[in-house]
Amino acid sequence: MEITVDQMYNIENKGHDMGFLKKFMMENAGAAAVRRLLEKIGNAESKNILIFVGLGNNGGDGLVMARHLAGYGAKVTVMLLGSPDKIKTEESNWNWSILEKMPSVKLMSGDSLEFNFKPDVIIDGILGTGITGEIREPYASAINYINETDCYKFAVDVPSGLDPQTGETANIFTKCNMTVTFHKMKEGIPKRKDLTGELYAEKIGIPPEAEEGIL
Ligand SMILES: NC(=O)C1=CN([C@@H]2O[C@H](COP(=O)(O)OP(=O)(O)OC[C@H]3O[C@@H](n4cnc5c(N)ncnc54)[C@H](OP(=O)(O)O)[C@@H]3O)[C@@H](O)[C@H]2O)[C@@H](O)CC1
Ligand SMILES: [K+]
Repeated sequence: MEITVDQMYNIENKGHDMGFLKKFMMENAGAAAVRRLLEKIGNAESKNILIFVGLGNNGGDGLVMARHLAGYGAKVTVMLLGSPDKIKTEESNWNWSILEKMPSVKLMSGDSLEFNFKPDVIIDGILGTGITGEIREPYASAINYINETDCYKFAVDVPSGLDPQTGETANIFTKCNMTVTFHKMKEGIPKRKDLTGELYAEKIGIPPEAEEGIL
């Protein structure tokens, strides 16, 4: 079953109000995404994984993935597309502050896209269901970098620049090898399998009762 982005936000908010906090949803989303990624690339040990994260909760999912991948021995670099004080949500901030205590994960922020390694995997945690309009900097440069780099590419929730509701693309968008969306498939995502690559919808523990009156 496919649902709308509005329904997703309503379900998320109802789950949060029931006490299944967005912070828990984010944790389960990141963990499920890592499971699918590792199923594909096998051993993460000493693999160079570059994670681009936006300032919203799509980025938050990417921050959770960073922590889990470090636990599997990957060499993780997080590129925050903005300054840490501009991170939008409590649940995303929470995950950033954990990473700040983890020397095993390299944290970068700002807009220089200079890296001293070739990534084996790039994770696109730039934009998800909160996308609005044409892509602004520094997200645009990050999307171009991802498209120009030859490696395995994984999209958190939806390839950035693809509208998960309409299936339309903004002026630029990532083309990925795998996409993991959360809770249920959103209507627009399956329209562009050429951008999503292998596509999965993973449950993240939201109580089914959170859908009552919405689906
Ligand atoms: N639903 C669920 O159950 C769960 C959802 N989860 C995750 O949350 C994600 C939704 O998070 P979200 O609402 O924070 O929006 P998100 O996609 O991060 O983008 C907002 C940021 O992007 C920016 N921005 C927007 N458009 C832009 C543009 N054109 N060009 C440049 N920037 C642009 C915007 O900036 P602003 O417009 O505010 O200035 C803001 O900073 C969802 O995709 C999933 O991954 C999981 O945690 C699990 C549970
Ligand atoms: K994304």
